[in-house]
Amino acid sequence: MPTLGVNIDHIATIRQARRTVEPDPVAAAVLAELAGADGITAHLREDRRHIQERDVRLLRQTVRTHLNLEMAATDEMVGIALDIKPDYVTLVPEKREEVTTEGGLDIAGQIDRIGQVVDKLQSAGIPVSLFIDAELAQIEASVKVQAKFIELHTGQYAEAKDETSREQELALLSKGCEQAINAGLRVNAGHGLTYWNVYSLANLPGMEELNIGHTIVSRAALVGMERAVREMKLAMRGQL
Ligand SMILES: CC(=O)[C@@H](O)[C@H](O)COP(=O)(O)O
Ligand SMILES: NCC(=O)COP(=O)(O)O
Repeated sequence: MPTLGVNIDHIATIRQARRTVEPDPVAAAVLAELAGADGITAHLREDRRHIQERDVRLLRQTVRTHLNLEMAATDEMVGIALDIKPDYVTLVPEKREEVTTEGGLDIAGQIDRIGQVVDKLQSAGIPVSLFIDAELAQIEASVKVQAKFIELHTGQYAEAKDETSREQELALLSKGCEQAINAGLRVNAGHGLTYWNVYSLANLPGMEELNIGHTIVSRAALVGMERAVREMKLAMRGQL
């Protein structure tokens, strides 16, 4: 059974709606860990639409499980990661105009750049995960740049319009997971997972961690963070 990384971006989305101080994503991370989160994920975006640098610095001091910093492969973000030293970094694509992440990072098309960033971070003792689509070319490129992990982008699985499409996307993720593990990579997954679609992902052999945020924060807005996290752990085991 994979571990659960709780992404607290959208606690900060609520705060930034008024540019105020509440709700605090740092407090949300404490509650998530008390409820059984195995890790905390935060996406420090270039446009700072939700998580702020202050949040990441405080999370570094308060997270007791492990801190996964999601970030673009920019010099600015590399500098911040080297200073704060999260437990691991996940490199993700970013477009200012996107509502949310729209796909995996293209490693194959920018091997040299991503390789430099991976080397700089891993030389400083920060393991790197690459957020990619379940495509062999991207998996092979992730091996080439010597990343420790990949995180399979589950958006197309999550957004599938019918059961047939969902099964097809799950089969692609399953094959990608197997290919990655056979290539020596550790495998996480995330994006768009919910209480209703998480079970199949959680049962892919070799899946190490699921990073889940929006659905947990959505439920937490109604029933509280601790119950939302506990229920996600149950949903991953098919017990909800
Ligand atoms: C990479 C990914 O799928 C998410 O973790 C990412 O954080 C999405 O960005 P928003 O949280 O800004 O939607
Ligand atoms: N990398 C995926 C993540 O951290 C959370 O994505 P979502 O559950 O908010 O879509």
